[in-house]
Amino acid sequence: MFMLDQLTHRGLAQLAKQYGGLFHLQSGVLHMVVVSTPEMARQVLQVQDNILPNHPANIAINYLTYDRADMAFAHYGPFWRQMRKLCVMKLFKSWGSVRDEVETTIQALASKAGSPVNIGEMVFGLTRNIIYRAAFGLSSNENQDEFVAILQEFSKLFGAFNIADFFPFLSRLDLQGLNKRLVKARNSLDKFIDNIIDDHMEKNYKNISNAEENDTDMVDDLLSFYSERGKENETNDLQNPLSLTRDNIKAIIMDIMFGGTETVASAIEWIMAELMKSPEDLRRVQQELNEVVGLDRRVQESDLDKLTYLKYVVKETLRLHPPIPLLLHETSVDSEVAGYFIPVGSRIMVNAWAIGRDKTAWDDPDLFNPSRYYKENAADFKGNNFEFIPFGSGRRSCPGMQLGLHATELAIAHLVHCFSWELPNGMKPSQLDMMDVFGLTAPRATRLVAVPISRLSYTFF
Ligand code: HEM
Repeated sequence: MFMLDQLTHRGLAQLAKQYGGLFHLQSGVLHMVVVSTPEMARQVLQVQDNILPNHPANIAINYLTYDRADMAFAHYGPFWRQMRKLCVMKLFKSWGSVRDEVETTIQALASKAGSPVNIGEMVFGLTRNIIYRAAFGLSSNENQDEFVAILQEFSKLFGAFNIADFFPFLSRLDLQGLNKRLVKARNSLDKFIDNIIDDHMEKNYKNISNAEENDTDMVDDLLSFYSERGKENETNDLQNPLSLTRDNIKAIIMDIMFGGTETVASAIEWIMAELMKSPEDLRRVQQELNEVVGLDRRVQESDLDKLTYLKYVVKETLRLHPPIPLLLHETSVDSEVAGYFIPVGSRIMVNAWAIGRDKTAWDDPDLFNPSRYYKENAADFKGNNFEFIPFGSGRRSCPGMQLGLHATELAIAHLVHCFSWELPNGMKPSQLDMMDVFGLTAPRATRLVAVPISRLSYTFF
């Protein structure tokens, strides 16, 4: 019998194996297809891109994204296209906040050298700070706790099982009290971001004659597309999609907070865990850093392109631990996948986790082996090799890929250049727990704890 706990990347990979790579579930209220081989992913993401262009939403997502006023849940069409262009061109640039926040983390680690550090918590704090600062600017840092509480409640509500998603007529009864929580969460976000927007508008107004003012954050950038007309009419203006409403601004900020925080944190923590588990690979990365950077100065962004082995380590970790293990799409018309009729509105999941470990596509698929990318025409994750899709592929693939990779590579380069790392209490690399937990992302089941030991002749203070 089909069990709900099989709906994880591991459970679905097992089921797909039994059914030749494709698992198809059809019941009265649910029509779902899970594909788990590179060839099926190609069929779905490339060939059928035009019929699977949307991410499915539920009641919570509709409400918390102001009725899909964001990018990630906007239906494919002119509004989504404009939002995506805006995000890629204006917002997802290489933010200075990455450099500054990595530096703050390294300084904090240096003061703890010799003692065990919870890497998972540290890295999550790092990515949250990067994105918070990029979105709101430096001066808003003191309100971070309030915003994190809002994010956490949003996250719980996104993931909550709501019976009204399956039986809409029950929504008005609010049997689980979820409607009340949704309204409260959205009111908190409204209040929080409205204050920030008002502060920014006032600041920008005062600085209007200051030509040297170029220290903008994401809210500043978004405000340059904000229209008073949109404010009155609060709808997505398709005639002029670049006139944003406050709802659009709030919803985009939430996309970026959700899209960019846990994904990058999960990648960095997994990379550190794989390196702790494989001291020989850690040694090779450090050797490369010795050659490219040396021990008398710190890593700079311009060094990253020369750190080939470090990039292979990042790739290999994303293959084994894609931060988003299941890509969730929705058909916009009736269609067919591998001979199955799929009606409009069905869920199609692509199991990126299983595909990265596919035996027909990868030699020794469960082995962590960064050297596999040395060969010519090695698979890459830019979206054309369907055996390697941690960022997805096609028009709904990740628009934050460059930024996510930049933050990941810069953080790892500094962490392993500045410090040697040991496991606490004499733990052996083979004893490290490498299990994950399933959710929207698949982070480590147990947080990584390790001891940093300074290794530079350069002093931090
Ligand atoms: C290692 C880091 C990251 C990974 C592995 C990752 C992975 C992904 C994946 C797999 C998707 C969905 C693809 C699909 O459904 O087919 C996605 C979408 C998205 N990501 Fe990322 N991501 C990362 C970093 C980021 C960052 C840093 C941001 C923003 C600053 C971001 C923003 C988004 C957004 C807004 C979408 C939705 C795009 C749309 O629907 O058009 N991601 N990401």
